[in-house]
Parts: sequence; C-alpha cells; structure tokens
Amino acid sequence: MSGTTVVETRGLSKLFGQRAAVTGLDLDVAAGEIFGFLGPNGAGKSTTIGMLATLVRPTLGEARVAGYDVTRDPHAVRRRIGLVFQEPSLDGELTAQENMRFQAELFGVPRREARSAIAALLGLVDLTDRKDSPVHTYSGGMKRRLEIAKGLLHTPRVLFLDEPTTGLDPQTRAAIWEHLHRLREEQEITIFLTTHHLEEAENCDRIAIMDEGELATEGTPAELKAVIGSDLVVLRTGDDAEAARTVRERFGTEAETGTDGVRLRVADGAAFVPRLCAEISVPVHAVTVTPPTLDDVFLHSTGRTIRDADDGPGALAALERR
Ligand SMILES: Nc1ncnc2c1ncn2[C@@H]1O[C@H](COP(=O)(O)OP(=O)(O)OP(=O)(O)O)[C@@H](O)[C@H]1O
Repeated sequence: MSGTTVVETRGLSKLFGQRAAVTGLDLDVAAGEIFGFLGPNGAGKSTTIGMLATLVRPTLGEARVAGYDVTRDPHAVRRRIGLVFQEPSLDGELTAQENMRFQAELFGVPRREARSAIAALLGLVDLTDRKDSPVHTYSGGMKRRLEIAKGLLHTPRVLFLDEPTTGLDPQTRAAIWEHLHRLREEQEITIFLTTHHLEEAENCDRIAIMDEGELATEGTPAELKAVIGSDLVVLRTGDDAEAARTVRERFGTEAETGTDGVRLRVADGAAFVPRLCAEISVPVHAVTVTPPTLDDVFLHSTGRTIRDADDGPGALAALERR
C-alpha cells in the first residue's frame, strides 16, 4: 500500500429536501485498499458512492477522488473511476469480447491497446474460454465477473462496486472475492464497495459502518472486533436458571437465559469454559464459544442489529438513472 489517499471526503453531506441522506462524512481511503462501505438499506451508501462517482451533487462538504474534486472537476474524476452497479449493463446478445469492445469504444480506448487489454482482463476474471459465447448463456457469477472486467477497461484508479455479490450463491460469491483480491494484487487499483453482508465485509482491508447517513465507526475488521473484546459463550444445561446463577455468583459475570440457553460474554471463552464446567453442578449438554463478529460491532456502534435495521432493496441503480 503506498499510503496515498485516493478517496477523501470532508463534511460530505447530501440533503434530499428536508431528509439528510448523508451527514458530515469524513473518509480517507488509501491507494490499493479494498474499502468496504457497510450499512443497512437506506444508510446512505448509494448516495455516497453517487457523490464520489459524480452522479449526485453534494449539498455540503467536499470530496476528492484520485486527486480531483468531484464538484469542480467531475470529468477528470470520471476518467479515473470504474463503476459496477447492481443493474446489469451487458448486452446479452453480444459475446464477452464484443461487450468489452463496445465499452472500449465508449471510453475511446485505442483499438490496438483495447485488444490486449480485453484479452488480459478476460483472463483476469477467468472468462477467456467463454469469450466468444453470447452473454445470455452465462451464469450470474460469470456476468458479474464480466461487469467487473468491463469496469476496468479504461484502467481506472478506483473501482466502485455496488453490492458486487448480491443475488449470487455462496460459492460464486467466494469466487468473486477471489477475483477482487487478485485484481488488487495485479493492478494498482483501489476498490471501494458497498455491502450489507457482514460476513463479506470481513474480506475488506478496512470498513466504514454507516447508519442513518452518518459514519458509525471505521477501521480494519480486526480493530473493530477488538473493541468488542469478548467472546460469546452459550450453554445448554439441564437447568439454565441454576447455571446462570452459578456464573453470576462464582465468576461475577452477567448471564442471561433465553430460548437458546444461557448467554454470557467473557474475554477468553476457550479458557473460561473448562473452569465453568468444573464449578457448575447441573448437567451441561452443549457449549458454543463465538469470537466477536462484525454483527456485534454493528450492534455495539448503532444499538441494533443490521438485520433489524435493513428494510428494502438497493437503490444505486435508481440513482444512476436520475
Ligand atoms: N432522490 C432521492 N430523493 C429523496 N430521498 C432519497 C433519494 N435518494 C435517496 N434518498 C434517501 O436517502 C437515504 C439514503 O439512501 P441510500 O440509497 O443512499 O441508502 P443505501 O445505504 O445505499 O441503501 P441501499 O442499500 O438500499 O441502497 C434514504 O432514506 C433514502 O430514502
């Protein structure tokens, strides 16, 4: 990582009438990072990408992408960014190669240069074998990979991806992530993506969590989870109320009983469980120890779970059409 800041926002805000979609956003994304913008539906992710990609005009504040101001120099920004939205942008009747050639013409990439770039990018996303098949014969994952290759054709410095794996099965999602990691290794590119999948955010170098238009927290997945600092231990016992009482009295640790058993949080679950089992007088049927997750981080920084906060489908495609 070079340490150069490629995406920088200061007080970036967007109001739609009286409604604040994004409020006072300060972000710094370094060159070569995979940066995840995480939040429930309506958190302001699409509006932020829209402002960074010069599709939505900020109401207040500033943003620079690849060194250019999004309001004063939108054309310079556009030449340096690639966009992959959820809405398909491929022509199903054309082959992968033809779709790529079309994109090259759109961006004025010289023909000779385009030919070698297309071959290299189709190789990067593992579509060389199928480059001459019409795109309507592709699977969802192949189409998404082709969209990514297309977004890279004019060698952007920053690639913006809106929910790149939505609607794909887990295996295909894993493959897309493999391609994104490879892309970052092989090209000097910064990847800025939105997601509302907490598990996916684990793949990012750094994450910003948005909630109701504001930045709730940011950091590496490990840093964010370290803030929680404790493992979740769940016990199923012959008498949960008695087990919870033992936990409180012998260990001075708060324990809740619920439908899934007795739940408690301790710094080191693996070390705690044998000590607990030695003290407890009721039969223990099962124990699970879960290290902190990004779900816990979301709950900790917003007061609710991301699933509770979620309430509808993505909106970036609608923004693009605006
Ligand atoms: N053109 C618009 N006019 C009015 N309100 C808007 C407009 N675009 C977005 N909003 C509102 O701004 C807020 C943030 O929306 P945004 O689409 O940026 O969220 P998001 O985090 O990207 O959600 P999603 O995952 O659904 O795309 C929402 O309350 C949304 O209703």
